[in-house]
Amino acid sequence: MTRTRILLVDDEPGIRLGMRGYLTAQGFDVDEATSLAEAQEAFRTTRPDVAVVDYRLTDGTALELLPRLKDIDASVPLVVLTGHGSIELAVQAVKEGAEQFLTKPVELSVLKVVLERLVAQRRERQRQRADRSRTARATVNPFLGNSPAIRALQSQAERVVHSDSPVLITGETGSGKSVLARWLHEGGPRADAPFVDLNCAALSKELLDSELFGHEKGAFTGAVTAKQGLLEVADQGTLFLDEIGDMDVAVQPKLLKVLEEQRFRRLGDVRDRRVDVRLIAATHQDLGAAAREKRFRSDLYFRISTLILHVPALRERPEDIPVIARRFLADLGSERGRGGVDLQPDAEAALVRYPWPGNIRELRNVLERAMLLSGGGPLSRGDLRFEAVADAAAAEEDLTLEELERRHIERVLRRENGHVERAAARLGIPRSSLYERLKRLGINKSGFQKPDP
Ligand SMILES: Nc1ncnc2c1ncn2[C@@H]1O[C@H](COP(=O)(O)OP(=O)(O)OP(=O)(O)O)[C@@H](O)[C@H]1O
Repeated sequence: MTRTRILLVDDEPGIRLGMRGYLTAQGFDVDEATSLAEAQEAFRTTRPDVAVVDYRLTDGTALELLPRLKDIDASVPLVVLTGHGSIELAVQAVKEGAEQFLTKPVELSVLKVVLERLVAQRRERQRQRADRSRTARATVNPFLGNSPAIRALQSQAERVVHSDSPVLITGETGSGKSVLARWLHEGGPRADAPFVDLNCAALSKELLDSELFGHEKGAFTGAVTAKQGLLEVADQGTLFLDEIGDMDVAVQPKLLKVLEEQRFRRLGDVRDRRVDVRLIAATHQDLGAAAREKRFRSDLYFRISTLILHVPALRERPEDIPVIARRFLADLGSERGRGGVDLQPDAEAALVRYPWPGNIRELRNVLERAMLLSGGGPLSRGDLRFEAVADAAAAEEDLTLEELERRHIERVLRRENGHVERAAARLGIPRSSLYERLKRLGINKSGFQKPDP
């Protein structure tokens, strides 16, 4: 993790020198500015964790500077210093966005405590924002089972968990790539910082750009305020980019720059900002082939693929299925305030035989449904309702191409909660072409949107 960075804005060299010497000795990184103009420039480029601003500067006062700094990044706490301590000034400074007001001469040990408290509060706020943005559940053990394949994954993962290099997680859909990404974060040195996850397939180029890098006020129509990107939210923590194979090629060089230089630029900004994140990327595609065929930038591929962890498909480790199934049944039982439900031998055999194209996600869904529909005793083969799955597949063989297309689009829309952009990404077609098909087939997307809870 990088050290805490402080920006000191004061026009008196002696004061800067004293504060700088003390804070540096205390383990802070310190940048300095002497005027309003220099302060804005330094604030943008150095991305401080806190800015300490003297009230009176050669070209203006802190009251003029504070709103400008808040416009650049509202999440950075600001401390105002003044030799003319008065309640009115304090109230005004707080109105303009200062978190704290200190009177000169500043007791350096007090300044240190104030800075540490503000930094801790800011990190906590960022963590809360990151928690809201993530979709994964609480940390789960990604290595359930005893197969050689899962044991090998565990020992590889344990070797890279403390490293800071990017990791690429490969594996089929639903196999547990996100669960592994979160485990790597929670077990690594960045566990106290945010874990931010973003699905690249779910967003158009423009949205991905502004979600990831943030934007300045007025960067595009509708950008009425400046916005921090998820990259900034993940600062000092982990950024998990799911479905990285679907990242637009125009966005890829910007990500490469982040990895190589730890710098990026918000949309509409003219200067770079620093950022320190560990990247974990995941894909179900053959990214090496995509790079060879120029569908994915090979320089980015080489940068993110030094450490590859492959999550095995469930059907490649059938001996783990009973262990995972029993764990799910125990968890599902306790979630519902009931005891765990066991499996009858015929159910266990059926679970082991089934090929699980949707992997652990599908296994969990089948067991959840079986538990809801069963009377509460050990689950039988019938409770798993594999016939329903097999019947649906057989019935599809008799469908026309158009009917099959309709059913598939409806399935994907249902899965994506009626979200056309995400559904189009999953179907591998442009959004406009999905809209055309919805119109032609008479499908109403709003029928697939779940109401807000
Ligand atoms: N080891 C595990 N223990 C408990 N639940 C798991 C485990 N692995 C996966 N799951 C569950 O299975 C589902 C799919 O997992 P996850 O989202 O990690 O898969 P994925 O490979 O990232 O899928 P996708 O490719 O669709 O993004 C989730 O609901 C997750 O909680």
